[in-house]
Amino acid sequence: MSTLGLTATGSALEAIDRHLPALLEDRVASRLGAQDATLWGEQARDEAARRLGWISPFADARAVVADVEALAAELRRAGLTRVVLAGMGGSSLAPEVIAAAAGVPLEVLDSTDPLEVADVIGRDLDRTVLVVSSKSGSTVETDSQRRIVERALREAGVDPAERIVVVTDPGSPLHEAAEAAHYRAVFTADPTVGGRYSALTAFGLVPAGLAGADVAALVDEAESVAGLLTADDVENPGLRLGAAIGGTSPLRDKLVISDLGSGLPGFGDWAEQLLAESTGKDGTGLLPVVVAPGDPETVSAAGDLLQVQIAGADVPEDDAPAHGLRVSGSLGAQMLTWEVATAVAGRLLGINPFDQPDVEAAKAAARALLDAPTGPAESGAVLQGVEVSGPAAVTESADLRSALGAVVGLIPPGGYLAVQAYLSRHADAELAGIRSELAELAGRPVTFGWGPRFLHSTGQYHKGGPATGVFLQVTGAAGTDVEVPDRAFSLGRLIAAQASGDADVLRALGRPVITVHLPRRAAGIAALRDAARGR
Ligand SMILES: O=P(O)(O)OC[C@H]1O[C@](O)(CO)[C@@H](O)[C@@H]1O
Repeated sequence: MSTLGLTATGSALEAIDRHLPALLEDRVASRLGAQDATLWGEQARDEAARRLGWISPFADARAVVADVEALAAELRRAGLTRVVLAGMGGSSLAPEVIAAAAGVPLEVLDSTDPLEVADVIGRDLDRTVLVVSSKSGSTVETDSQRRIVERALREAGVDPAERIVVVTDPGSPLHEAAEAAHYRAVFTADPTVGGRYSALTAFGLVPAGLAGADVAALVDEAESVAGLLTADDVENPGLRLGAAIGGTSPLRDKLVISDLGSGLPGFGDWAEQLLAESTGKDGTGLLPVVVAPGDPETVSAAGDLLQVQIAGADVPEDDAPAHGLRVSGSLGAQMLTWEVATAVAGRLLGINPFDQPDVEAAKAAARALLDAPTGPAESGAVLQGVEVSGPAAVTESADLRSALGAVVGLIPPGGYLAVQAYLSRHADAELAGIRSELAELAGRPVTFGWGPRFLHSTGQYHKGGPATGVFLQVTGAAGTDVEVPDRAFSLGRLIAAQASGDADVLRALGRPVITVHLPRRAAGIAALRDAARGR
């Protein structure tokens, strides 16, 4: 039996008290359990009718678990002990946290950075299995990664078909390609479950299970709370959590997510996609700000922040935040609870929690730039070896420190800064430390995302949510490039087009974008961090 703990304080508790009676009266939980597509209004009805399978994934999940366990044993016997997952957003974030929580190694490849991809294909191919996960089967990052790893395996003298496992929706282009190439195994998933709600389907279970996680236990954990989550019950944690995050008044729309020893590394990144891509649209939404305990946002008294602590079972009650939530429980139980809560919050916010209308705009802009590349649009400055372009207030600064000061000066009241780093989240990991340093400098929340990974997560909110963001893009020279087999572009061109394409869409929506290019990555990252710290 899995337990789930939820403590609410201040505005979060008020929101629960205010909204719970109507949620119970309207039988929201039992209607969700019955997959009632009318819960989000007429404009969401058609999409919701095709997107509610996640509330009851258990029968399918058990069948997948059995197949995954058999395949995992077979691969282990063959000495194939390195599992690499190619996938973006909902096709990678859940298995990443499931594997990390279980302490088993899963290498997630969710980048188009040439350095990061070159590193993955540069080692251990003799014992590598590649899981290619994509619901649509047409995501350009995943398709490119598959082509590149497949070629690398072939060049290493290995039959790629033996080493590739596919997870996709039935009939997708990837499904067809997998069958034509006779890949080792194909898992098809329920198409009535959207990407970010797919943790308890083959998308979460196959990669993590092949890496060695006990995915049967994960499904048990989720199933143990499913009855309560679909009950019109005052204790229903999905209703309570949904009311707390989506129903504060005035809306505390920045969810400051910190981890207090939950033992679920990466849970914040998974929840970030679920919340941001589900709610960030029609000029509203919830912005997850994933931080570490003690970071500036966790001690801020700003009225638009709600603290969300993902806690281990034994964290003392007495230091609960003034306005916020503390959630504890097993991974499976939390995943299903947060999915329900997101759907409930979507109802309270008046949006369709199952579409992602603004993601396509950035994809289209990147495609157009790949077809017809253009030069840099804005003139810039070179400050301490770093190339800066954007509004004059920034580029006319005397040095990097004052440029960063000018960047945070652009944040409107109630706004935020988003750092978007089109670099390697492994080799360039040092840059992530700038998040809290800029939050200190700005006195406002700062999000940090690796591109193109974040495009499938907070990317929706940044374009579809309230127009209060300022965007700091960081790109870097790679010194190497990787051709994509049978495609007219290399990874270097793809990642550049993704960065420029998203910047163009943000600018067209009136959002300020500052681009910082690092001709030498390590030196540039050090210069930026020194500037953020005022050194
Ligand atoms: O599984 P797919 O189809 O490759 O999509 C990956 C991700 O891209 C998005 O469709 C759009 O960002 C996400 O919702 C999804 O999780």
